[in-house]
Amino acid sequence: MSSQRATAFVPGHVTALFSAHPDDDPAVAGSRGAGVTLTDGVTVRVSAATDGESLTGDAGTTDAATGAGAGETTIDGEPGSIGAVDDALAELGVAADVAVETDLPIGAGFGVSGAAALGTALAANDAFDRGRSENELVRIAHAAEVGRGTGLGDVVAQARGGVPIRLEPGAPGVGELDGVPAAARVEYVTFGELSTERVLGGDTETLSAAGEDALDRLRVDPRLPTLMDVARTFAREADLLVPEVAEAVSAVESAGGEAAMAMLGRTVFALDTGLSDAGYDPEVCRVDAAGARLVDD
Ligand SMILES: Nc1ncnc2c1ncn2[C@@H]1O[C@H](COP(=O)(O)OP(=O)(O)OP(=O)(O)O)[C@@H](O)[C@H]1O
Ligand SMILES: CC(C)(CO)[C@@H](O)C(=O)[O-]
Repeated sequence: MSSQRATAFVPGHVTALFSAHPDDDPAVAGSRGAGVTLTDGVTVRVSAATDGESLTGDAGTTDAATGAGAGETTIDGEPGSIGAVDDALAELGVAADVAVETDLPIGAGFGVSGAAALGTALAANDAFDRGRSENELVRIAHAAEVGRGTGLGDVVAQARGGVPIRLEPGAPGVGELDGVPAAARVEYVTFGELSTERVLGGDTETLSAAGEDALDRLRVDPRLPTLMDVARTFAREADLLVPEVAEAVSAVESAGGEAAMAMLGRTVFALDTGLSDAGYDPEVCRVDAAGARLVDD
């Protein structure tokens, strides 16, 4: 018996360094790299599509050819659309309304689209009793996100929580994860968006070489200060650093703190009180310990 509504929480994820590994098979495509998952994240409420037209039977499912994925998506209460969310619903053969709520900015390096897709997969599976395992749902969300070109490694990182290291790219069963064992306060300031689709759609050779070097250095010393240090080098060598982020990173370093750029956004994140100490007025959260999960409504 399905409840036809469910809610999931998925942490935000800032990528500190990465290399891109495209592949025709979206489960094989992904990124290697490392980042930090955040207690600030995305809450996704999935419920039966209000138009009701495309619902069939108790499970509220449809034939994918006759309207799976129908329903409305809202983002913070406003009608909107996230391609990876639509694709995750279609893959599950579910017609549903999806309410995405987040305090994080979209397109600024927090992996909101991946979180929305993963939250949708977890909640839709529960609401409509689709009977998929966690790995299967992560695979569906990863493929949706990669297929839309809005991310490569956020979904697998968000499923894990903590400070994920993506040793090998790809969905569960293909990729391989490790992590930096750490808990920390995290501060961040956003100056604006950077188009993930544009960066990933361009030449990623230099960026990926820098990402591989940075990952090698982190694996030798998997500690948070090293993560921040190699992230700063990566942003410079990958030619992704934007002036306002560079200025903030320098200001935090001058004040004795640790900061780096969040990929891919005009966003700086810092450990502990790094940005406050440098005179900024940041958002404050922590490293998320649990990863993506279903929550009570
Ligand atoms: N207000 C909005 N601003 C930006 N994108 C939006 C907005 N509303 C919906 N979208 C959709 O959300 C997705 C944003 O994906 P994108 O990868 O750019 O951002 P992100 O996942 O938040 O960040 P990042 O990949 O940089 O970590 C796209 O599919 C876009 O079409
Ligand atoms: C490509 C990316 C930096 C976009 O946010 C992220 O998905 C990642 O680290 O793979």
